[in-house]
Amino acid sequence: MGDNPLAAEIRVSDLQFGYKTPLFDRLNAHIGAPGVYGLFGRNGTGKSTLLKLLCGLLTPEAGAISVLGYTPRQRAAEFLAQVYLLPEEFHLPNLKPEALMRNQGVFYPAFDAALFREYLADLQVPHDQRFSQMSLGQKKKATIAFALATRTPVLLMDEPTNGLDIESRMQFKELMLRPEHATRIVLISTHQAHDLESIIRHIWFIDGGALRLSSDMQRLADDLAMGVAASADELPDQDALLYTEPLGTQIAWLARRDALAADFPATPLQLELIYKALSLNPQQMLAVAGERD
Ligand SMILES: Nc1ncnc2c1ncn2[C@@H]1O[C@H](COP(=O)(O)OP(=O)(O)OP(=O)(O)O)[C@@H](O)[C@H]1O
Repeated sequence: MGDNPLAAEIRVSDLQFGYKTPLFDRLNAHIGAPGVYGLFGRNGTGKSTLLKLLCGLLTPEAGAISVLGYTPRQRAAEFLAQVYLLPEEFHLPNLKPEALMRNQGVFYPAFDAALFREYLADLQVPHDQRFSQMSLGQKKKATIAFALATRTPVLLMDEPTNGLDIESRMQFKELMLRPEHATRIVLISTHQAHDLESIIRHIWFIDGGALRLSSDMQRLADDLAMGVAASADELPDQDALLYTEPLGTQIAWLARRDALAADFPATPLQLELIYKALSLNPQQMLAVAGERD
């Protein structure tokens, strides 16, 4: 057993890891409460690698990882029963969903068969077809339904909405908001920021081998303002602007809130704009919204 098993916590301390070349250089990260956390970063920054390290599929070169009080790489049976990784690329045995549940659901003590069936129905996955007869999107949705039905306290999802159509993406969001997931730590890697907008509580942004931003959405809302200007004349002052992009004939903008007038109205957060700004103007964005403590 870990020192403090089932503490709803993930802690990464001074993590070093690389394949042939270094990837993470003293990466530190912490999650101390249940909720949906978005893991963002450009291609190749190590999001999938971090998820694999968190569930013990890879071994840190140095530093420490603690998940629910366990050291993932030890792969203790009771740890593996509490953590589920939905990988980006997956292989399914040629079974029907019910058989998958009978074969693999047993590894997860809190697996809920009724919920699995419900999620499959919500996502319109044909329950009486073998996976070899399903489309890629249908298979992906079956794996999402399975991952959600495990009810593990920690759920790691790598690009779960990739390959899903618009309706399925909306259904995914609805499923994530269901109360049975409220007690889980759900860490989702994605480039589809818009898919997470309404469900996410906190964002992580990794770049250059470290976690550059770890912020709850409220703090981002305090630090940043965003909107759409009809023309360049209507944009906030240049020294407040952190990012702009054309939006038809208009201009979407993101600015530092402290450089705007004190009575500037609160603006809804647009995660996609924040992610673009972080990716394309990381230096200035992180100076405003990056780590402070
Ligand atoms: N098995 C492996 N062997 C060698 N290098 C690898 C391996 N897996 C990943 N890498 C490299 O490690 C880096 C991080 O890969 P990773 O898949 O974690 O990135 P990512 O942030 O998930 O990327 P993406 O957004 O493209 O999915 C990349 O440069 C990749 O080429």
